[in-house]
This record gives sequence, C-alpha cells and structure tokens, in this order.
Amino acid sequence: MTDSMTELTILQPDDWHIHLRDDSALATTVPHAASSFNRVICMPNLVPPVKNVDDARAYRARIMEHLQASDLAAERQAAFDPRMTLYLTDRTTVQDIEMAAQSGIVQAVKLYPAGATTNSADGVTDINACVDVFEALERHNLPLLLHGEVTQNHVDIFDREKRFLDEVLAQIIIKFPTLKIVMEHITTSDAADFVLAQGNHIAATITPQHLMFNRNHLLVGGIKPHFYCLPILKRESHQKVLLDVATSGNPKFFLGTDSAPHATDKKEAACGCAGCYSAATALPLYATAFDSVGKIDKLEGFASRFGAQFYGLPVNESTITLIKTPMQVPAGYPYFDGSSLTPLMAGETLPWSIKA
Ligand SMILES: NC(=O)N[C@@H](CC(=O)O)C(=O)O
Repeated sequence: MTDSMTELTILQPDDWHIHLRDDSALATTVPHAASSFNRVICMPNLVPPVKNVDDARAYRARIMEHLQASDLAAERQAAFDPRMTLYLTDRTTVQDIEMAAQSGIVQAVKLYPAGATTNSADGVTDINACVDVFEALERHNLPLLLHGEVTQNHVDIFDREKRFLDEVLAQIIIKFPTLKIVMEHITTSDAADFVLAQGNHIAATITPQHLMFNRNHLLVGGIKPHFYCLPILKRESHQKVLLDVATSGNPKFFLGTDSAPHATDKKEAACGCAGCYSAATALPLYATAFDSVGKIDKLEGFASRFGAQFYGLPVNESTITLIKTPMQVPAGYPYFDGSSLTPLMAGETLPWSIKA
C-alpha cells in the first residue's frame, strides 16, 4: 500500500529535542523549527546554561521575540510553543526542581555528564550527588532527559552509550523506579533494547541522522564533518535496529531531531564541533527514512502522537502534508554575524518534501 503513497497528511509534529541556541542565532533557527513543529523542547546548553526558572523564562522570551520578528505566516507563529528545560549541574537544588514543576513553562530537566558534548562543562560530575534532585523529579512527575554517554577518557567513543546504560542508567532506574526518563538521541541497538525492556515511563528520541546514516558515511572516503554529532554515528547494524524500532509503531520511540547548529567554519575545522543541523528539513528527512523501509504510514505516530502521549499533552489539531516530490536541501543558510550554516545532506535531493 505504502509503495504507491505519494502524499501523506499527518497531525502537526512536535520536536522533543532541539537546540535553538541564543540571541542572533535565533533569527535562523526559530523560523526553521516553527515552520514544521508546534511544540519544541529546547535544550538548555547555552553559555551560560539555563539553570533555573528565571533563566528559562528569559530564554523563552528571547525565542518568542525572534518568532515575532520573523516573516513566518501568522498561523505558524501562533502555533509555535517552545517548551523549556533546565540544565542539571552539581549545584541544582530540590527547590530549583520544585519551582520548575510549578512554573508551567519547564517541561523537563536535562542531564549532561560533564564533558560529554557541546557546552556540557557545567554538567553533572557525580550522579550520586543528584539523589535529592532525582527524588524531587520523581515526586513532581517531571521527566529527566539524558545525554546517555559516559565520559572517562579511556572509554572508546563508540562504547560510551552502552557503558552509560550499564553503569549509570541501570543504577538510576533501580533507585527511582517511577522516574520518567527519556534517553535522548539513541544510537545503538543496546539502547533500543534497554528502552524496550522498561515500563512506559522510559522512552527514547531518535534523530534523522541516526536513522539514515552510519559511521561509514562519516568516515569512508574522507571525513565528513557534517555527519559528526554526539553520540557519534555507529555501525550499520545499529542503524538498522533504530530504523526498526522507530517504524514499529511502538510509542516508546518518538521524534527528537537534536538539530544542533554550528557555523560552517566551526564544523569544517581541524577540531570540528559536534552536531547536525536539520530543523528546516527534518520532516522530509524522516519521511525518506521511513519510506526507505516501506513504513511511511508509521510516521504520524512517531512524529506527532507518541511524544505528546509520553509528556501527557494533547496531540496537535492542525495537520501538515508531505508529498513525494523531490526537494533539494539548501547548500547553506545565512547564520549570525555573517557566518553560514550547513544543514545535514546539504545540496542533496530528498524524495519527499512539505506541501506548500
Ligand atoms: N548532538 C550534538 O552533537 N551536539 C549538541 C549537544 C548534544 O546534544 O550532544 C550541541 O549542542 O551541539
């Protein structure tokens, strides 16, 4: 049936994991995200990070200013709803969590192990010091979002997610059996299996790049910096399992682009930044991935239903239509201070596009 499908209308999707950055970067990232998504969960790894409700409120106001200054259609502007997260540090208090739970604008709390990825220097150095905070999250039913990688220098970069599951997450779920957890941007079959083995309070987001690519795309025939993100792309067998679970209709797996902009010159560098930019073309990318295994009919659940269900929110009422008409991903976008931003699959043609 889906072989012949050339047009697909789905409920408006949400992005449950996005990096919009701050200040003038928002002029590029906000209209891109708002053109496709209603709710977006905004990652807090700014410099300095979003650490409390006041920071979150001020950050949301800056995002909304750029939305209003954009030339997006009024109807898309009205629908866009950025949801805030707090950045967990060694100094986050139970009171910070209680205020977040009452704020009405903080949707979740993000744990970056210190040093794991971009702007994670202020992250958690000792998970055992977070016991009171985890208790408070569990009590208030506020989800804990995980960048699930260990950071010890001697641990191979391709093993860091699996080691996090075994050494960190396994402990957290024993001590906090009802804490809502999202393993963000999973990259391995181990993570998919781990999530499948838990109750419905533990879920995962999956990015377009981890569904479409593997480490050969990153490394064979020359290093491709625009495929470099963290957790790093793994071998093809992991990619296949991720595609299986994403397209299975299991509500534990839902859309989180991890769209993570870095100016082109910061990626095409001797020490290039980690992150793939996909906000503007995420839906055609996901549609291409789902269609590649004949499962385009499973896209709506993954993109528009399961995340809302997990967060206890209603699904959106508006719809968006994808058509099987090729589109070329732009070679780049203007970014702040005269820089440019190279998206995932820049210059390449995707079989699916968004109907105007
Ligand atoms: N995914 C990435 O490679 N980078 C993200 C941080 C993160 O989510 O790891 C970023 O903020 O640039």
